[in-house]
Amino acid sequence: MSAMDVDTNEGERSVVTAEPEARVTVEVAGLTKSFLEEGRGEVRAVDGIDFHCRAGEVFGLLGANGAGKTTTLRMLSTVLRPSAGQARVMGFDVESQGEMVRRSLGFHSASTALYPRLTARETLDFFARVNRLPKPRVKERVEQLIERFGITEYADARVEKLSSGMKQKVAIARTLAHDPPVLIFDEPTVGLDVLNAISLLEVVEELRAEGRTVIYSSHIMSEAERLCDRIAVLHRGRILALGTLDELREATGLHYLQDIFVHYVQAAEA
Ligand SMILES: Nc1ncnc2c1ncn2[C@@H]1O[C@H](COP(=O)(O)OP(=O)(O)OP(=O)(O)O)[C@@H](O)[C@H]1O
Repeated sequence: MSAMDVDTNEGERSVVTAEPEARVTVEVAGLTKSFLEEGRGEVRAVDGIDFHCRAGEVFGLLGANGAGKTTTLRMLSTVLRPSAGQARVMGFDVESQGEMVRRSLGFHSASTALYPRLTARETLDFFARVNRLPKPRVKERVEQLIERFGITEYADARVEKLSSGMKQKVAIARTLAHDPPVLIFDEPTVGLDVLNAISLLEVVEELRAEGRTVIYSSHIMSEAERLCDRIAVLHRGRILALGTLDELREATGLHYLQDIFVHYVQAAEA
């Protein structure tokens, strides 16, 4: 069974998250990226990582600055070509089937740019088309997102005129414009005030409940604790640990994710 809403005994709605047999949507094997940096020589930003994600799962990539999160996500979204290893999104190979990978995923980060002179409605229309949502579905999809994100009132105002909270909603809606089954959120709450950050986390929870896969990168422990079904601890381009929070607790004998994170990083440095 994949993620879905179910009726509980009390007749309330509750969310079932990914179960082990849910469809695998993202597969990463031996993925590596090296950069040549002046003065530092070859830097392995990502150093042979393996993981997979399932439908209806929020998969956390937890790491400090420079751990390799963004580089990993850029390879998954076909912005960067891997130096070695493979990655597949919805079965499509990031190197040889880039177009299909891009159709299958949406990428959001705190710095996701919007075109200031387009209106919110034009923005959604543009990104739905660029990411090849079938033409007959575009108009309906745009209106659906405008309603879902409560942007009706300012849907025809230029993005440059909007408040930062409104812009954030448009930016998230833009990421969903082509209705992708896989979403990447790369440190999305950086620079957001607490209310906007909370509403972003709620959107991620909704996306999971719809059965989508969300890969969520962060260095903020409380976010990962709240959101992620499984967490990969990334450090110097390597995955040091991977599991549910309960599994990581059991493996380390520690309760808080912050302590668990420090435990693994210190062991790797020792
Ligand atoms: N284009 C590039 N050229 C050279 N080195 C790079 C490039 N992009 C990233 N790096 C290096 O790769 C390493 C990993 O960077 P990356 O941005 O993936 O980390 P991150 O976990 O996303 O951290 P941050 O939160 O700081 O963005 C760092 O040492 C960084 O300096």
